[in-house]
Amino acid sequence: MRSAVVVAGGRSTRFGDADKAVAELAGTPMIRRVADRLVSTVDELVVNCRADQRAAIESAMGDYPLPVRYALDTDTDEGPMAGIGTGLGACDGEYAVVVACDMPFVDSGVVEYLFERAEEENVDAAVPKLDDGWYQTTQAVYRADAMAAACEAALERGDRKILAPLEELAWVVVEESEIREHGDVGTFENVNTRDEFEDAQTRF
Ligand SMILES: Nc1nc2c(ncn2[C@@H]2O[C@H](COP(=O)(O)OP(=O)(O)OP(=O)(O)O)[C@@H](O)[C@H]2O)c(=O)[nH]1
Repeated sequence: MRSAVVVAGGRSTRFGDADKAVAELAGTPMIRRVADRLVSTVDELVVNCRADQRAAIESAMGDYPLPVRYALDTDTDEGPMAGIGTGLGACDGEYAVVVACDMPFVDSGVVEYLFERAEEENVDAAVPKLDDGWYQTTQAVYRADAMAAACEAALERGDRKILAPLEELAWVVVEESEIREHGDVGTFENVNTRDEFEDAQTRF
């Protein structure tokens, strides 16, 4: 069994007054667009968000075809890594893909490849690294229980860095060239501002 975690507990400060997770992107809430692209590769979906976001997100998820569960932040505003850990802690699958709620172009071919790398190499994570040097930890596959525990341990020692939990795990780096062989590198595009949102909207 495979799980997906959509991380949505951020404050969307660059976006303005609204929560970008549920903003209607070409007629469909952005989080729903992300979730829809994961249906073919996973068996269940976990949404990580704050309690005050839940009703709007539940309504955005509407008639989603897979089981959806909510992993609510107990401590809010602890950053993306805390959200990843909370979401992964609620997964039933051994492996889970984590995707940020603002990545509406997520490519199922890339997600499938990340699962295969993690499963076949029996590692705790498969994390893409682009040619610009950035690790894409908010679109990566993790062994759910190991990464959840590592996130908790990192937070306990006061380290909120996104790569901190990986220090104690066995993981593989997936290079941009390998990503390109399995899908579109635009999979990592994320929408932060209104301008980026308007621009993304024209591409659906
Ligand atoms: N649970 C949780 N998720 C977070 C937190 N901060 C960011 N995220 C999520 O991590 C992902 C990447 O974060 P950003 O793109 O910076 O989103 P954001 O923090 O809402 O936006 P800005 O306020 O504009 O930085 C998004 O899916 C966010 O929802 C947090 O404190 N807690």
